[in-house]
Amino acid sequence: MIIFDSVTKRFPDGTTAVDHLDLEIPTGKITVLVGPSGCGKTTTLRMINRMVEPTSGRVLLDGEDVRTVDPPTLRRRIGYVIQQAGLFPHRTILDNIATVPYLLGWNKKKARARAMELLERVGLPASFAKRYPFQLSGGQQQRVGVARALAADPPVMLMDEPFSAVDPVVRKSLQEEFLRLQAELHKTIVFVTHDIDEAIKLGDMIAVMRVGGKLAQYDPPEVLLARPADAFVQDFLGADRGIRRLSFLSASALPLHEAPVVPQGTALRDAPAIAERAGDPWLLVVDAERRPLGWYSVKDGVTGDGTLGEAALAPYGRTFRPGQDSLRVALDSAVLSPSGHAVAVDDDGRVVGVASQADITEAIQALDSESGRAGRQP
Ligand SMILES: Nc1ncnc2c1ncn2[C@@H]1O[C@H](COP(=O)(O)OP(=O)(O)OP(=O)(O)O)[C@@H](O)[C@H]1O
Repeated sequence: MIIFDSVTKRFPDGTTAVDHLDLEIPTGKITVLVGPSGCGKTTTLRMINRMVEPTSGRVLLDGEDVRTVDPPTLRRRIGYVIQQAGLFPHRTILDNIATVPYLLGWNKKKARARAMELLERVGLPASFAKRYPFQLSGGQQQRVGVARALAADPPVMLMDEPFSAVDPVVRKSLQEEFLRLQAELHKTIVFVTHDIDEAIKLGDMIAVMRVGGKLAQYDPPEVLLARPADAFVQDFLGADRGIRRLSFLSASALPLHEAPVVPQGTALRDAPAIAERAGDPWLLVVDAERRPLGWYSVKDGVTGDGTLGEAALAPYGRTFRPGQDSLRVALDSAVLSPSGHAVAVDDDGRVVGVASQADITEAIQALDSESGRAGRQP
């Protein structure tokens, strides 16, 4: 765990970059520092590896005041990744990745073997080993930067806007690879960004800072979205907060209705009575394996002798899996469905029931009252 204990940083010109910061950064998780330009994120990050020394207060790494550890020893335990990778232009990719192992006195063979392993781990081909940084795209260089920081297997990684110099598509794939890598490695990561969407996507914990170096709120993303501490945080979170927070709520609590689900062999003439019993004009027609075929509406009256399987059906659209998907997926399924109902399926795509938009609204309200007032404010 990394602890900031009432840490203040005032620069010689009088600028207070960080002001009495208290923060507990959990081991093995991603903690994101986010906030507008100049709010003290980078300064905070650099006080962990002593690139910046606090004016007052203490930074503790696993209980040890970092000021009692000499910087080279400290930095061996702490990987550091910066924007635009910061690679050495005249060294090959392999030697760039092996930088820290070389400094640690590993023999060349072992250092290079480790670098090759990491090259693969961050999704780059072995053939890149001999290239120079200028022969790689921005996104590829950024991956090398991550590999270099991981080379000595430090338990802590500091990442300062590592993905912000690449285009949005590359950025998205770097973020996804980064999350995959972290799921294997469980490093203690402190990640700086000014992009709230990136913070919400990556952070297990998010520290929102305001200009003047003060902590505005420190919470997991779902709590931040549900209960912003004040108008500044609310404003910083931006529009769609309500929709975005649904991504963190599981769809497993939704009540699923069976009554409107009917087999394809059902006679058309029986449809109105079934709809009446179900209390819904829309029936979801399923095949023999319970896979969805489409929606049938009795609203405009029913004519003909065939079965529902032979009738013209409206597309069932997007489905959701209650165990795996979020309420956001369920809501999207309901909004896109002609019936206004979301179709729930199991892992084999078989229908397990349907949920209405009203069910989704109720589930959100129930989760809200369950979670109570857990939001923390410093
Ligand atoms: N060496 C320095 N001397 C004086 N002031 C500094 C120094 N370094 C940073 N600052 C000031 O401290 C404040 C915090 O800077 P910092 O770089 O930590 O912010 P940041 O949140 O990382 O900003 P950005 O998102 O723009 O990178 C800013 O007002 C900045 O101008």
